[in-house]
Amino acid sequence: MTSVSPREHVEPPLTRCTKPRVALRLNGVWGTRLDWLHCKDRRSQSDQFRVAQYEEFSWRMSLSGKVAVVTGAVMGIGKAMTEKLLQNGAKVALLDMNKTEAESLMQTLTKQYGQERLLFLHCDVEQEEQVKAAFQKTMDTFGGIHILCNNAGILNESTWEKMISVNLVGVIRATYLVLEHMNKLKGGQGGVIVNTASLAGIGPLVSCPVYTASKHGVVGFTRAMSAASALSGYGVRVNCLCPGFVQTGLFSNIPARLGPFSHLKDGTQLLVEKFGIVNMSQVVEAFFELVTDETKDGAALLVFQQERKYMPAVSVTD
Ligand SMILES: NC(=O)C1=CN([C@@H]2O[C@H](COP(=O)(O)OP(=O)(O)OC[C@H]3O[C@@H](n4cnc5c(N)ncnc54)[C@H](O)[C@@H]3O)[C@@H](O)[C@H]2O)C=CC1
Ligand SMILES: CCCCCC(=O)CC\C=C/C=C/C=C/[C@@H](O)[C@@H](O)CCCC(=O)O
Repeated sequence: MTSVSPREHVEPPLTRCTKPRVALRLNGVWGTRLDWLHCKDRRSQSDQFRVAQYEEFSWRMSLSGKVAVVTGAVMGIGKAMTEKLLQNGAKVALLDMNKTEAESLMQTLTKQYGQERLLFLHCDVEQEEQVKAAFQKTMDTFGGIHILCNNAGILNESTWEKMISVNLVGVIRATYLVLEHMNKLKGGQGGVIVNTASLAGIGPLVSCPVYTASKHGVVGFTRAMSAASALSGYGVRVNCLCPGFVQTGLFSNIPARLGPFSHLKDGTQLLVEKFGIVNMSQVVEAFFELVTDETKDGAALLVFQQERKYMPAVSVTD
């Protein structure tokens, strides 16, 4: 049977019939959920082939049976990551500090995916005991952790120590704590960690020097942690996602976030106009590639408005 490459998307024929033999809920890989009746006795041979092809492709790519943890899960990029993971069959623990937004989102997601695949845990990534408890609760509830999305982050150059604490120290903390459960040398099943960095983790965002430092730290930590995991035999891949400007709460009221560099707001606006705004769907597709492509380890995936590309690792001996 011809295998379907991940980038081809085979739509099955929407076969309707009077005697449904099996009702299948197939989660499309690209986030479109297809409920359709699978009726073997009415399909043509070519339809049967295409459906079988789609079935194989879907189940092969599905995250069913996988458990994901997303930090900063209830808004913006984290919310989009959560929805993508759920659309592809994963169970998801949503960690966030915003209980109000979480309540509303959990109501919506529960209606769509059922409560058995969802868990919200109030958690501040700055607090070791809260992160530790959240991971343990996830283990107790779902029986494992296979995917960690270190996504929680803030932008405010006035509170730069806090920004480092959330954006960088929080990523390191959650990584080390999840390895207690994910690391094959500790009885874990292995898995993948995706850290949300930024284009500012690759090039300087002049009006945000400490935000830039925090994101450069995430990229460096990702690459080093990936190598350490591979050399140690942890069975855990570590990648980072580096989006450009994305329309979220963090990307609002920028001048107020620049602190001592608010006089540079015009230059930042020029950069926004130069780079444009990245659609959330592009961010999420890039994220999903880092989660599912097992050849990606130590990768930094840059997401621009029109393309995405991997940043080659720089060696000091090049
Ligand atoms: N919006 C953008 O242009 C870009 C954002 N990023 C990064 O993407 C990540 C997500 O940001 P957005 O979705 O844009 O922001 P957002 O403000 O829409 O969402 C951030 C989420 O993280 C949560 N959060 C904040 N501090 C937390 C903490 N200490 N513990 C737990 N949760 C916490 C917030 O409650 C919120 O739900 C951040 O790491 C950010 O630096 C990267 C590139 C571009
Ligand atoms: C100020 C809002 C920040 C929103 C949060 C982000 O992480 C957005 C980051 C998006 C883009 C960052 C771009 C950084 C660009 C620098 O590398 C710059 O030095 C590149 C120069 C571009 C050019 O002029 O050719």
